Amino acid sequence: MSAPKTFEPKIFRPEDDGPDRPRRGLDDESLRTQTTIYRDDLLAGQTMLITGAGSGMGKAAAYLAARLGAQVAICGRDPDKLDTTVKLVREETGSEVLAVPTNIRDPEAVEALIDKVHGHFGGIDTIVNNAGGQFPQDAIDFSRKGWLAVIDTNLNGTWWMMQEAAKRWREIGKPGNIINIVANVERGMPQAAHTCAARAGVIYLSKTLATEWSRWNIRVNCIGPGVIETEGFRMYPEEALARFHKANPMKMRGNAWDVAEAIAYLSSPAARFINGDLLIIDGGQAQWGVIWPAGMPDYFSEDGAA
Ligand SMILES: CCCCCCC/C=C/C(=O)SCCNC(=O)CCNC(=O)[C@H](O)C(C)(C)COP(=O)(O)OP(=O)(O)OC[C@H]1O[C@@H](n2cnc3c(N)ncnc32)[C@H](O)[C@@H]1OP(=O)(O)O
Ligand SMILES: NC(=O)C1=CN([C@@H]2O[C@H](COP(=O)(O)OP(=O)(O)OC[C@H]3O[C@@H](n4cnc5c(N)ncnc54)[C@H](OP(=O)(O)O)[C@@H]3O)[C@@H](O)[C@H]2O)C=CC1
Repeated sequence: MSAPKTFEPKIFRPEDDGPDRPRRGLDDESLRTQTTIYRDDLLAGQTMLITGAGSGMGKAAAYLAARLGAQVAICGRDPDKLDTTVKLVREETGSEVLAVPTNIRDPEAVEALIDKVHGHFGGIDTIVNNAGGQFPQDAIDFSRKGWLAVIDTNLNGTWWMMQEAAKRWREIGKPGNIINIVANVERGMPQAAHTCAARAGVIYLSKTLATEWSRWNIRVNCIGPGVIETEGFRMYPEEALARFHKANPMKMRGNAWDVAEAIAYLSSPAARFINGDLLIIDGGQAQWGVIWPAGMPDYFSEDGAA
């Protein structure tokens, strides 16, 4: 038997960590060196299905879950991106991730995904609905197609995943755990009204299902990230990226590992009594600061037009 792999403590690469330098998140090299407080077998015996796991937070969550002993299945639309996660996990842990290219907007594809993961691993314990996204734009200029794309991905896609998983858990009489990655929308977010509408829908859907589905021992919780450096930042102009960290009182950006560790916690036995909740990971942005994903219009600057 080979010796267990050890991970050197390294959270940020200091040369990359200037607050004014827009980044694109943890690359594979950085992910490999992340440390965790959790014990190696925290998630042993669990099967987790993580959507949108070919990049960003989903990839970090898949990698951490595998490191903690879970059997992991992932989906996303782009098979090449999924392959990067499969390869990373294989190289670092020796485990095989099941990658199933799937568009979560397609309910039949989602049904097939749930079937496939159940068939492959014999069940699913935790579903992480992380796939999603939006584009930055003033709401008044949204095209109909753009509005529909964001609602269909973030609200409908997440719902198809939740419903298919829960139907299966009810049918086989097994408990389930759902973690929905949403966004920090408590005070709304200018230039992201479509995603605010969708994420608020997911949050209140989750709170409702947490009650309805508790009779089948299914828990439903959400995580609301603030500004988290990921590949998803490609959607935003440099002007907006340069201000993102100023939208919270800690004046920093989080990283995908911050969210991956919260996902691991909510997947663990330590979270067995947490249901219907929303865990915000945003450095205090919910209390202070405003994000302008498309760049702040002059009107809203302190010395802007009155
Ligand atoms: C939380 C809110 C903002 C906070 C910002 C701070 C932190 C960052 C948060 C993040 O969420 S980062 C992660 C972001 N990751 C992504 O957003 C990646 C995934 N995103 C997408 O895949 C798309 O944005 C999508 C719209 C959700 C998916 O749509 P689809 O695959 O159908 O894409 P398209 O065919 O490209 O577009 C459909 C339709 O949408 C309109 N549209 C798309 N992009 C733009 C844009 N940049 N500006 C204006 N309109 C856009 C457009 O009508 C498209 O139709 P066509 O015109 O192409 O026919
Ligand atoms: N980064 C941040 O600051 C914040 C992010 N969020 C949300 O967190 C989640 C993760 O984002 P992040 O890691 O930053 O960004 P990424 O863009 O890296 O990840 C989003 C993932 O979702 C997948 N995806 C998108 N649409 C679909 C679809 N229709 N079906 C299946 N998979 C899909 C993408 O893969 P593919 O293109 O291959 O399908 C991609 O891997 C997203 O929901 C995001 O909106 C919320 C708040 C802040």
